[in-house]
Amino acid sequence: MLALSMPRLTRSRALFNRPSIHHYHSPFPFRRGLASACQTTTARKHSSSKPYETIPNSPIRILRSVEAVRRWRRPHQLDHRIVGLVPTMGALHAGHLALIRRAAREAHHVVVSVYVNPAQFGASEDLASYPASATWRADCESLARLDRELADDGGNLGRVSAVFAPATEDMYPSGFPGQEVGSKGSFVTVTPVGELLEGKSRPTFFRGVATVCMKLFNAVQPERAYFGQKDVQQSVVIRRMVRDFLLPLDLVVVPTEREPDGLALSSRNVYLGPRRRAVATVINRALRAAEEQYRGGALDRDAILGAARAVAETTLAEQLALAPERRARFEVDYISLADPSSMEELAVVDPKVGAVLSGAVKMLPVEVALPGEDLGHSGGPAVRLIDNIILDPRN
Ligand SMILES: Nc1ncnc2c1ncn2[C@@H]1O[C@H](COP(=O)(O)OP(=O)(O)OP(=O)(O)O)[C@@H](O)[C@H]1O
Ligand SMILES: CC(C)(CO)[C@@H](O)C(=O)[O-]
Ligand code: BAL
Repeated sequence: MLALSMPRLTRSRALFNRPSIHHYHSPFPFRRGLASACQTTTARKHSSSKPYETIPNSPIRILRSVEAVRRWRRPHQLDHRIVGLVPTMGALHAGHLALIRRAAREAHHVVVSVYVNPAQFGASEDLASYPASATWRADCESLARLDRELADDGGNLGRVSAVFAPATEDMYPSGFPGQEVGSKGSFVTVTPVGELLEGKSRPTFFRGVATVCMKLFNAVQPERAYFGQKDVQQSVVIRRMVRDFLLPLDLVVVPTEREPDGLALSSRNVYLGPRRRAVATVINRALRAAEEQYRGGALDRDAILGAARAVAETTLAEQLALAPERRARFEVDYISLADPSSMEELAVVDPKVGAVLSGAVKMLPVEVALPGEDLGHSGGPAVRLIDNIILDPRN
């Protein structure tokens, strides 16, 4: 496919003039009630004059099956159009939109996949409460708004052409294999990188991510796929998978979008509530303190990570000194200084190569809630937050 992916870089608005009907059903089977409340023109679904389902007020196609995405894809392959895929699990925020904006600059057609992949959630993780189960309508509205913005910007090659929202029966045609470490089924595993750091704490996570990305790549057949720097280890795992399985696509990693106080945008931030949200900056502050050491000339692990640990310890001590109805506690899972292509821990940074500083903290549930306090989505369960900073090579 790479040989075919060198087309003329032409812009064509005409490509987006498609007949359409609009539907708003949730892609999530367990949200059928909400989904039907959101439908606008379901009755016309089988109208022969308007055979396409689109996001309302937009030309964006909604493709709900592998067969539908393949049918949509075929003519673009023949036309040598570049297709860029942005895989997401919905609950779209400005981080996702940054990926889509980047894809629109480099691809004639951007496909955004919205699929909450059960295989990457551990059996005791938050699959049931994952925010995207309630955001399909808002996600469609964000995509339609962004698409209008992209259309007005002459610097783009393409726009959002389709949202791919498959069902689990379609993505796992032999049956969903389960979320257990010992589950049997067809999986893609990428080791050792997938066993380190996030993989140590979430033993089925990268198996689930690599497996679903392989499926998404096979279904959509993009020339380019866009991932966020926020999930740095995920991008390293997928890059390794693309290389080792000879997949004909380019991976693009897009910088992390942050709140003004440094917190990386993340769908799971909605679980925090204001009290824990204020303390959640600890991970970014800790990593920035470590980065400062490197920028000041340090190469040694203890010197660099010591600064990050000091920030985490001070912040925790400050919180523990407060009354239970005021404080927010957290546990540091890891703070890592690793090689950028293997994610193996480093004792000393090679300044010609640089390194990845990364960390994960678990924000614990509040111990004592104040009357009427907003504890966050789903009552404020424990929330795992990750972040990272790239230490660029220096001469
Ligand atoms: N703040 C961000 N900046 C840039 N890209 C991001 C950001 N947050 C997520 N992404 C990227 O968006 C893609 C889809 O991520 P996903 O749907 O899991 O959202 P998320 O915010 O990372 O969710 P979660 O809170 O579950 O980790 C991934 O490639 C991810 O790295
Ligand atoms: C890449 C991904 C969409 C696969 O489900 C997910 O891990 C994510 O959203 O980062
Ligand atoms: N952004 C990665 C998806 C996950 O944590 O499940």
